Amino acid sequence: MSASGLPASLAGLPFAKGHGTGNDFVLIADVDGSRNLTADEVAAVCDRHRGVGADGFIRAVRSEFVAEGRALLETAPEAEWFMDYRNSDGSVSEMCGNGVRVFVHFLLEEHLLELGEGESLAIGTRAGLKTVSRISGGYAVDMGPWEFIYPDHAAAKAMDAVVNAGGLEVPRPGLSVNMGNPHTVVALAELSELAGTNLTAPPSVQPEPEHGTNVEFVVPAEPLVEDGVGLVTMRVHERGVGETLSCGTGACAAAVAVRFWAGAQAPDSWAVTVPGGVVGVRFLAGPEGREHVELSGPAVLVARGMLL
Ligand SMILES: N[C@@H](CCC[C@H](N)C(=O)O)C(=O)O
Repeated sequence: MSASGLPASLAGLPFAKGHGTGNDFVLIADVDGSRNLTADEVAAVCDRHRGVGADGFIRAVRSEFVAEGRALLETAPEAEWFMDYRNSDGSVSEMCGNGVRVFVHFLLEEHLLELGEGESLAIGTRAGLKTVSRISGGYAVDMGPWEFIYPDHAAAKAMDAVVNAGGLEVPRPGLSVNMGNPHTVVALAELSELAGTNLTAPPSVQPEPEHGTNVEFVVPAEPLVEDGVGLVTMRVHERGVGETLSCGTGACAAAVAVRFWAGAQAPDSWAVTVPGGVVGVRFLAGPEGREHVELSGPAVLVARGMLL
């Protein structure tokens, strides 16, 4: 332990702090794969009282130095960079939608990458390759195809889980969606009910996906569609973190679920309002014939520093 209270192994490590719609991250550049932090080190850095404080920790590492990255390089040699994403408790997650935008922005600001507006690049993640495009005001990410976690139940009943949280009078039905990482989406009728839901403790989810789940509570707007865009308001309790101001994969799962519930007339473009802002979600035909989800939103860096 160093005098700062952080693990001595971290002293001198340069970092940046950034966020996407208030979902905040500590980022480091680990060009040669030599700074792989332990779960305890990540949790110490992300501690909001004794560390830098963040919802998640992102290590930008060249794909060749990570086993999952090397596997991706076999079919996508252009995927030079890998996003090693951890939740604030140190646990590993497959994917982070806000994080991957901030990740690319960080690489640009660190001069490790060049990407003009309108240009795209492939990023390696534990949920496979993600194509990130620089657009006006931020980044758009092809998140790949969405899936139901329990396809038979979901297709038949439109609900496949029972969810409870503080502040709800009765448990609610949920729909389990895989966006590379697991999500359970719960519809509420009123914004006042959404505001009254207590997310200081993890919601209970039955059955819970094998590796846990992120839980999104959503209120579809009335009317649902304005100028061809579907409107949803959402709060999220993230696996390995707690309530956050935004969750990109969660916004995609929310749009998947509300569009599914709305049926054939539902649009392909969505605006998802979260406590930290608004992100865009679009459904597009993927090259392999499956439907893909595109997430768009801002990414900013707010600080650079060095751990003591
Ligand atoms: N905030 C992220 C999701 C981060 C990972 C999540 N907590 C998990 O454990 O799957 C996002 O923007 O997608």
